[in-house]
Amino acid sequence: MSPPRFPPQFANTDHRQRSLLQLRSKQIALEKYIYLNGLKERDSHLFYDILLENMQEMIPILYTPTVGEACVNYSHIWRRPEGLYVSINDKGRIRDVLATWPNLIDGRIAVVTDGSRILGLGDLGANGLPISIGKLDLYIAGAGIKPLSTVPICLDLGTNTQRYLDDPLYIGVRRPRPTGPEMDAFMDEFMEAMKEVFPTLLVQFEDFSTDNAFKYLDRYRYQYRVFNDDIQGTGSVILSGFTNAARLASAASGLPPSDHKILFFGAGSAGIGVAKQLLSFFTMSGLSPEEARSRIYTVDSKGLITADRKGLQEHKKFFARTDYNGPPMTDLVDIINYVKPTALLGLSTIKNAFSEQVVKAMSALNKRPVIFPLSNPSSLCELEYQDAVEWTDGKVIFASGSPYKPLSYGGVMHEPGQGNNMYIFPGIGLGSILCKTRHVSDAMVEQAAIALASSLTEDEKAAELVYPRLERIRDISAQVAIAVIRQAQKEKLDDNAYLRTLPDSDLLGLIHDKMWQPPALHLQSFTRL
Ligand SMILES: NC(=O)C1=CN([C@@H]2O[C@H](COP(=O)(O)OP(=O)(O)OC[C@H]3O[C@@H](n4cnc5c(N)ncnc54)[C@H](O)[C@@H]3O)[C@@H](O)[C@H]2O)C=CC1
Ligand SMILES: CC(=O)C(=O)O
Ligand SMILES: [Mg+2]
Repeated sequence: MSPPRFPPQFANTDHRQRSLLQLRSKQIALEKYIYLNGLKERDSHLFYDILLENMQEMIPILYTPTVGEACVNYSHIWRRPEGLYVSINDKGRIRDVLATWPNLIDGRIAVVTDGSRILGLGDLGANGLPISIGKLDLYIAGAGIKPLSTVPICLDLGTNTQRYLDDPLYIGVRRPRPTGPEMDAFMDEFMEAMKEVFPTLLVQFEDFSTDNAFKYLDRYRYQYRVFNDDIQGTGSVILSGFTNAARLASAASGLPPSDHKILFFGAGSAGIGVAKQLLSFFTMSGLSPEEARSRIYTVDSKGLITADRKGLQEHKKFFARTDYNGPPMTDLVDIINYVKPTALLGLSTIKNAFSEQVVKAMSALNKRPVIFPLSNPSSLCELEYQDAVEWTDGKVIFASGSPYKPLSYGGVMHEPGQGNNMYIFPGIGLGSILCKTRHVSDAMVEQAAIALASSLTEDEKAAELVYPRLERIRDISAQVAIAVIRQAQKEKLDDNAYLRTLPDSDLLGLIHDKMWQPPALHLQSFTRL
């Protein structure tokens, strides 16, 4: 049989259009995900080429919200190995398992999840791998990291989700999750083996359940080159968006920045990570650390978090209020009327928790209420954008974790922000890799937020955006990376002396030059005859 042959008049541009047509012909988001996944395998350059040109359309498929669906159903839609699974049964030989990865010497960035809290969807076990792949696609598209240098990893440690244990197609280990010393011993061996096998690689921890997220960040952050995206990346991106939102709100109300008050609905790794990072909004506005802390209130499933609550988890203690001694306050409208916040941030995983009464209570207190429903995916978002605009008569300053489309209200177009760590981790990773930082320090994360906040163009400011438009993500990542590199240099954490010799303009040029681009399209799947 003769080999397959292109039609003689075949043109690459047509092929791009053809792929987009095929993508757009799919009506179901998960089918679009499966199509793109297959395209990446057949012709990865074509895949990244159309991704770079169509970010607004494709990122919501490869990342939140659709990646959530891909994870939930991963054992059923699985087609081929596409990442590195490290199993609890590999304990004792993790180094050998890692060493099977084909592009060992290229490895620069790994996103590692244990699948225990994927977005707000809970314990998905080994089905969590697509979150690592989706985050790494954002590194490639958003920061120009070379595809071959990315390592998606899922730790297959078992799952406590019974429906997966009962599913004959489940691809992971069928056992309950390890806890305590068994989990610690696995993680210690894993991190040590990573350092040995990929000596220059940065590890991004992703979607570990809250206790382990805090625990392993604390345990390894000064020992290895590692950061936690949900705690630090989210903290940084929301510090940035909140800074811009507070400026807009203060312009309407005349309130000084230091007088803002933030109410967090949800006090997990993301809620507390963001709350801690937002302390610096207040200290940068002139408050003492203690005064800054007093500006933040946290709420969990049992209501306003107070210090007198029995059995309070460790991570909730820092923001627990000591100035409220009444009966437990559980109703969100009551809490809002008591606290009188200028901003309400949702990291609770509770869909529609910000009801009309809640939004109207915020509106009654503020000329321009800041409301950020940040839970992912969209199916768990605390507030729909349309409701937010209508219930505040267009006054809301809004950012959500998953994307919403702009809408027209009162004859004016309103554009929502996307408060998602995707604006920050590509730049933190890129900067850390380039300057070969030994650790990712708190100040590096803070500088990343400041760089992102100041990256808005005049046009974006005029549109009252709190985050830049997604199309500019490579420029944004470059600016974030410079801030990260300069801070690492200041703290003497860097190990690339050459970058120290460059002024910012040359460093920016170097970063852009190093960004990977898909090569001029060539069609990989067939031989052109
Ligand atoms: N926008 C972004 O960039 C990011 C968003 N997230 C989202 O944040 C959400 C939370 O993530 P984690 O903190 O890791 O999860 P988690 O499960 O540790 O935290 C959830 C928190 O919400 C609270 N909560 C649950 N039900 C509640 C209720 N009925 N009323 C009030 N509070 C309630 C819980 O007590 C807990 O404090 C997820 O949906 C995740 O996708 C996480 C990281 C980044
Ligand atoms: C965005 C993200 O990291 C999360 O929802 O977990
Ligand atoms: Mg996450």
